Amino acid sequence: MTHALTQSIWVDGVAKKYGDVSVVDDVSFDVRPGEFVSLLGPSGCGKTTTLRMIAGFVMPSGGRVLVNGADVTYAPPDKRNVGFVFQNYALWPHMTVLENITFGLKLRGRTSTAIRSKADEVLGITGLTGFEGRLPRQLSGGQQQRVALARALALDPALLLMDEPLSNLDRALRITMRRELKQLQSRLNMTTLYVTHDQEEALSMSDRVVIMSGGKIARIAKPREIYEDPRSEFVADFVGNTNFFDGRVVEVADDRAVVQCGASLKFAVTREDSISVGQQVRVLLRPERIRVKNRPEARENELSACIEMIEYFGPTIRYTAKLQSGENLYIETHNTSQDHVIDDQIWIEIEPKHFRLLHRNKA
Ligand SMILES: Nc1ncnc2c1ncn2[C@@H]1O[C@H](COP(=O)(O)OP(=O)(O)OP(=O)(O)O)[C@@H](O)[C@H]1O
Repeated sequence: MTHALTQSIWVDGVAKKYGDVSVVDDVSFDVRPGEFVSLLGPSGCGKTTTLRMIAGFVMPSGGRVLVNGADVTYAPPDKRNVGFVFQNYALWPHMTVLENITFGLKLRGRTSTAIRSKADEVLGITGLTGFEGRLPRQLSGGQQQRVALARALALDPALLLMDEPLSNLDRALRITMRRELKQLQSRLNMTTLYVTHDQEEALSMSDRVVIMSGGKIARIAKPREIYEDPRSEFVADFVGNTNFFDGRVVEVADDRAVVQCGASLKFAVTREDSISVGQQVRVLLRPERIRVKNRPEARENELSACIEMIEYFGPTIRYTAKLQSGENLYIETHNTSQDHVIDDQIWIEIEPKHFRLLHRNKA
């Protein structure tokens, strides 16, 4: 079945308006053969509407949808050869697992031998062999989600579209299913577009992530690029935690620049080409890039801070600290053996390469 699934999607300037309200605005991206792409964004940003326009459940107000080069913008859903897995599974409650999986094949008039053989194949792929006779209510959430996936795969779709397929599962099962889904997707080389508002899911499963905000695309990049170099305040804030400081560039040298972020707070940052003295910038700093130490070592970007809050997560600890200059700072550390308490005075150090700058006048 691999051959039929290695297809591509091209979404070209797609828009959706309800009355005067624009909910998706000039959205363009592609999903290449065999690629796993996530649409990630906060609630209401237009992810589901975009996915449904690709599936054919919602008609676009503008733009085009191409599947494997063919314009399917106005084609009905059953003519697009696209598999869809919904958040709530949408299984038929009165049908057994086997009936749920084979229903679409029967509608398409396949022979009973072909139906049984395809059912056996997808039951095997999704680990449901032996569950054929059960009704959906006799299955766990994870098993129901697998039936929904098996039902979509049974029709040999060109592409798989999934809308928050794991969000109804508890955290432990979500993580297991995330891995299973990803392994299956890689093994079958399925071209997949996956809607989620869960950044961990998007970062861990995707080849590329499309971040949406207010109906528009905020960024398209590989997970690591999105996290390491978010390029906008929205992306930095939505994906992971970030410390923000407003400042002005006061010095530019060969490989360094100095940003003044308050009367007594200065950071030496790795120089970017576009930077010049006097520029207003927003400085971004990921909390886990901050090194915590107990004593000063007279190093660059070394500051003293006072711990105001401690959150213990097991593998990591998050400190909320106040810098001597008055700014608050989030710090995350894997060094959970450090036994700090509230009001402890600590020293922190940040390597210049860990700062990211946004140009405030351009933002
Ligand atoms: N049929 C409709 N009529 C009017 N407005 C709609 C309709 N469907 C969706 N919307 C609006 O379009 C916007 C985008 O909705 P959409 O479901 O695409 O967002 P989403 O990013 O998938 O959100 P969530 O993560 O909450 O599902 C929302 O403001 C929603 O209220």
